[in-house]
Amino acid sequence: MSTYKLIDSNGNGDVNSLCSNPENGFSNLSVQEFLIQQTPMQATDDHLIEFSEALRTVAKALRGAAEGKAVAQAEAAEWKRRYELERSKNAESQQKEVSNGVCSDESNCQRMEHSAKSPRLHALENGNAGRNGMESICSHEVLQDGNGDGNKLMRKASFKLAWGCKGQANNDQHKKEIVSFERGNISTAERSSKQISLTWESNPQTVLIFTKPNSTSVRILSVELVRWLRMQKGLNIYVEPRVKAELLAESSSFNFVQTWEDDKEISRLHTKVDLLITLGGDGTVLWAASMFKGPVPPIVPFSMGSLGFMTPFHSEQYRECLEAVLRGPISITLRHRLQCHIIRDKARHEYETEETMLVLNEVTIDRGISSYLTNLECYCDNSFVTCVQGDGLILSTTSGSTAYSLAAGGSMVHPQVPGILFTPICPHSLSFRPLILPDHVTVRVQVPFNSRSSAWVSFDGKDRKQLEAGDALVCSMAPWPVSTACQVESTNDFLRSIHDGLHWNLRKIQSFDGPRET
Ligand SMILES: NC(=O)c1ccc[n+]([C@@H]2O[C@H](COP(=O)([O-])OP(=O)(O)OC[C@H]3O[C@@H](n4cnc5c(N)ncnc54)[C@H](O)[C@@H]3O)[C@@H](O)[C@H]2O)c1
Ligand SMILES: Nc1ncnc2c1ncn2[C@@H]1O[C@H](COP(=O)(O)OP(=O)(O)OP(=O)(O)O)[C@@H](O)[C@H]1O
Repeated sequence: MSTYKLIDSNGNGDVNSLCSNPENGFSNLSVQEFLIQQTPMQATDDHLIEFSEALRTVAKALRGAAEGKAVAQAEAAEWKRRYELERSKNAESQQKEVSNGVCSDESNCQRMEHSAKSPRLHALENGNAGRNGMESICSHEVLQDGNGDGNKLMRKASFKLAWGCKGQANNDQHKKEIVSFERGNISTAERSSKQISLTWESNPQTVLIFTKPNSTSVRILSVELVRWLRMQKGLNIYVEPRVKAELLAESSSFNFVQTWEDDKEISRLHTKVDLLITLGGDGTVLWAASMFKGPVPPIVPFSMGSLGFMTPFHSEQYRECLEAVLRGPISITLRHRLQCHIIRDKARHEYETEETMLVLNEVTIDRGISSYLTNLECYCDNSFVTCVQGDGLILSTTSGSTAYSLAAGGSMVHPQVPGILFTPICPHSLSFRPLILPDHVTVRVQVPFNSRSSAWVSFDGKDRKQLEAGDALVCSMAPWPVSTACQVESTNDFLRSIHDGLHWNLRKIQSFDGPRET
């Protein structure tokens, strides 16, 4: 067995570490002594020096790795702490929402009719659910007008949602469990995504209309629509301040139209409005949804743009369509949204994070005007996913799967499938395929401390914000989906939109004559 003595970088021998080799007779000599005594053996000297240098390099690398690990562990601990902070904050706010509004049985619902200040969709655990054999959730509330006059009571229309087609009863006995495991056999009793229909239980009274700006055809239609809804249907009408000004410029008789003045009033709109109507393209639906940072009333989207994935209704037929919607029941698509927080490295010790952003399509993290590759570290529930090196990353809802994510090579997914699409933008890698993650995960995208450049985040293509090194975006499924009315039903509308909007898989049919398999 060989023994060696190691020499430090100053040439000092470490007399304690000896290596022995009885065969060559060097057993009791330190390397230094050996070197002194054996100066003529130049080749051996060179070898030993080389060897000691190699060992020094290895030691340095090991020290570096240990330091890196310690930093990573400290960082992971810090992120865990922040996650927990975020999670408890979310749980707290959800708890507040629930205690403000959820009614678990009819008597509770009725009790809340006199107390609730903000509307919610309510799960009916029994009673109503058994009425027609369908799972249903309902909204039953009477809301106090928040104008501050304290006298006027505004009744918000009550409706119920049912799992089944167009309100038709499903004869199968309703089972609450999604997964049952009777006698150890696991089976799925319920599908998570089903066609949902909305049935009004009291008449809708208030609608809010959003219109695409700078469009003459939209302006003309909005004048006509507001008049019809007021004169023929007797509804209260809200519009954006810009639209109110446009209507008043048209005629002072539009002074019945209501609007809002500040963000506080916007935040209370969902407690007053039964139905949203959009006149425009998909961008107008995104705009309308973005106004609601919490629950969103059902949307009836009229197509007045060029594409219209989320706008199935033809504006020429607005009367027939709105008659049907106001009468109900209607099929709806329940579109999930993502909630996103930016966590700044500079503010890592602060409890408050920046405002939560809700997106209906996607949140994008890209390189902005930088010409460098983005370098984004991605984690899913604290497990490392990958490092994105390319132009950026799209975290998309399934509704957004036909928008930017599609353009970046992501799959098209039915909007009612719950999940988060993880789609890279121009990754500089041959093997980076898009992922679809389940709806319960939290995704964190972080700009590493040693990143060459910052990154940019945008929410449904808007509100760009810069992410500096050390900053992160945390994203999870929001508890407030957006329900959009269907022309036929969710799946039919989705397939129509990919056929008509994208000409999906359009190909000339092959002729029947020609070679055949024998
Ligand atoms: N390369 C791209 O395809 C690309 C680039 C940037 C943004 N976008 C998309 O534009 C959206 C913003 O829309 P906008 O109207 O405010 O901007 P916009 O006016 O630039 O329109 C973008 C286009 O995307 C379409 N679109 C929007 N949402 C869609 C959806 N869910 N399914 C299919 N098509 C959809 C719109 O109809 C429109 O034709 C972003 O959320 C993003 O998805 C796409
Ligand atoms: N009420 C609104 N206020 C401000 N901006 C709006 C409003 N409605 C829509 N927008 C913005 O106007 C832009 C265009 O809207 P939209 O996509 O609805 O129309 P479009 O571009 O004609 O439709 P398409 O893309 O299908 O042709 C979008 O960026 C959207 O965010």
